[in-house]
Amino acid sequence: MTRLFNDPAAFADEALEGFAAAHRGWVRPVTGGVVRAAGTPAGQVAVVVGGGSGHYPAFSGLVGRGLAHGAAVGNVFASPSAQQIRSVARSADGGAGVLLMYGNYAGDVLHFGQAAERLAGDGIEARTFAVTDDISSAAPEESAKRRGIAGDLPVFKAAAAAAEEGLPLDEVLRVAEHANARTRSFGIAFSGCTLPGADHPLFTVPEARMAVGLGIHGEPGIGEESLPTADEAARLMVAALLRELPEGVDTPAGQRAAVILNGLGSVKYEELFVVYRKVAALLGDAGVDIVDPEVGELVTSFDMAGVSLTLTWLDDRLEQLWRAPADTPAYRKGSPLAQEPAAEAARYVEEIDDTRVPDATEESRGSATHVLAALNALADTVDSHADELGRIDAVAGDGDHGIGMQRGTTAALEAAVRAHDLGAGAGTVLVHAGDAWADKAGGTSGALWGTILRSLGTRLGDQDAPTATTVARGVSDASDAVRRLGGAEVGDKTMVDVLVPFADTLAEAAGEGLPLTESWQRAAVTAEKAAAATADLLPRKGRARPHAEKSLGTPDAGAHSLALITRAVHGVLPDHPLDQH
Ligand SMILES: Nc1ncnc2c1ncn2[C@@H]1O[C@H](COP(=O)(O)OP(=O)(O)O)[C@@H](O)[C@H]1O
Ligand SMILES: O=C(COP(=O)(O)O)[C@@H](O)CO
Repeated sequence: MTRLFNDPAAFADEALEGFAAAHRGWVRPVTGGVVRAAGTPAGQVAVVVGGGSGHYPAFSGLVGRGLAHGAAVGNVFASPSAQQIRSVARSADGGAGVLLMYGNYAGDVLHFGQAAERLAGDGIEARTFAVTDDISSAAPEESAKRRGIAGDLPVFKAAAAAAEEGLPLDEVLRVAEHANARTRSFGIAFSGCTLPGADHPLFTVPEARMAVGLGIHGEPGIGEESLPTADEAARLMVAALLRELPEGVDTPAGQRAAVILNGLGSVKYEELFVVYRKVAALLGDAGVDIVDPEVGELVTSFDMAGVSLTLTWLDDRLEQLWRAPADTPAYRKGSPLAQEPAAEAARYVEEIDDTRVPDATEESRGSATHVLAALNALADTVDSHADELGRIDAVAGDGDHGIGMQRGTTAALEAAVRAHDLGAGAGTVLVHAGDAWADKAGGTSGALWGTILRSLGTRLGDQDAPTATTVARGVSDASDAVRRLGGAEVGDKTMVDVLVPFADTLAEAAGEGLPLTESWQRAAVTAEKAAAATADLLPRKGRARPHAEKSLGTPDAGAHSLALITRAVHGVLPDHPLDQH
């Protein structure tokens, strides 16, 4: 249970503010996260890590010498937005490029990827790297699909130590790849976390049972067993990791390994030590030489009761990087590093410029009023279904779909009202709304909905009043853009299963000459049926994929919210002037 909070929606920002105030010697707040107080030494590659809040000390607590140069911090369990990441990276850049590092989650992959592209546009070389250490989240032959959990730390640290040595960007990236290829984790849990403001945990484990193979967002495990003793828990985790040795490690005997026994939130340190006692003995029996073990909370999930074990199989180079000193708020190692004087670098502030809008015709400004009504209806329906969306998402995802959509629609509506007040046309109102959604919500749905509104707005433009045909084309553009960005196709159990038939039906009806309201009505019915039909699908993309069978019988959260939105928007579409062809 998270007991101490103010407005749940402000939790992540307030936590970051307090963290920065408590660690002024190490970090400096910038828009989107924190960077080292002393800045990045000139000519050094900057390692910028990041992810959602709720995982402290990941990610802000890992900023400091020998580790990250900056951290982009998203909302609770949602990736930071591309805009936040770009801002942190620009502040951290020391002139030698930036390596963006994160766990392998759909939202992180989308936003860090977009940030890298924008940084290239700013003239800053950037590379991305997603950590994939959790062996329970995909089979070995699909290891690139695995998510990142406590293995974040050794992989971030290896790359950052290489950057500290002055290596160039592509070599730092190669170190990250090498460390990741030799890092494996496995976790168990006894109860789920409760997000700030929620009145029930994301998941529960029956009394005297244990979930096996879970992640760091309360995703359900891949199996369930009787509650183990501490020694049995150690045996289970060690056995799982020794069964899957990385390439180049034929047998554990004679190997060296960095070992992390990670507490996920409410397992006490003494309990961890009891488990570690057996972990160390078992690894010793297997002939593994343990190097600088860590026992404690390194990547958490609020108050989740669980532990994970991580092994990084060391060679000489990785051992040198693992042993290198570090000095961050949450992770210190080796002899104290001389304090660097804090640089008074300019605090880089990157905000969307929403104070100016392009010229628009009277007609388009009139249509912008209808766009506002549609965004209002969208926000209302998301608000009234937020709990339901969270519940659906919790079945096989991380339970934050309702919260994320609320954050996005609220920001979108505010931006739309501002643009409208400045005299924007329909297209610009949608583009501003989309950018604000992506920036403020982060997460997978933030990136995708930002793209949807931006695509639609770009097609509508600010000159002519939208017609059924232009709206249908805009929705088709949005559907293509979402597929391009997220890489999902129909049948993968995502919002694409609704967006594609919705766009196709709308185009078909508009092509038959039906007015917009009728075309939309036909497409909304298709969307509702398509959303319901996702209940029978097995997920192949996104967070739900590792728990495929658990989601059978439940529709996809993003598909369901899209269908709700198409229905709500239909209710406010005008008969005129949008009905003209
Ligand atoms: N690759 C993808 N392409 C399109 N939609 C996706 C993709 N991955 C996930 N989704 C959609 O995103 C929804 C989850 O959104 P959100 O709650 O923001 O996710 P997360 O918490 O994983 O960032 C899913 O229900 C699904 O509809
Ligand atoms: O969950 C996180 C980010 O992934 P999403 O796909 O946006 O949910 C975050 O907590 C870990 O980075």
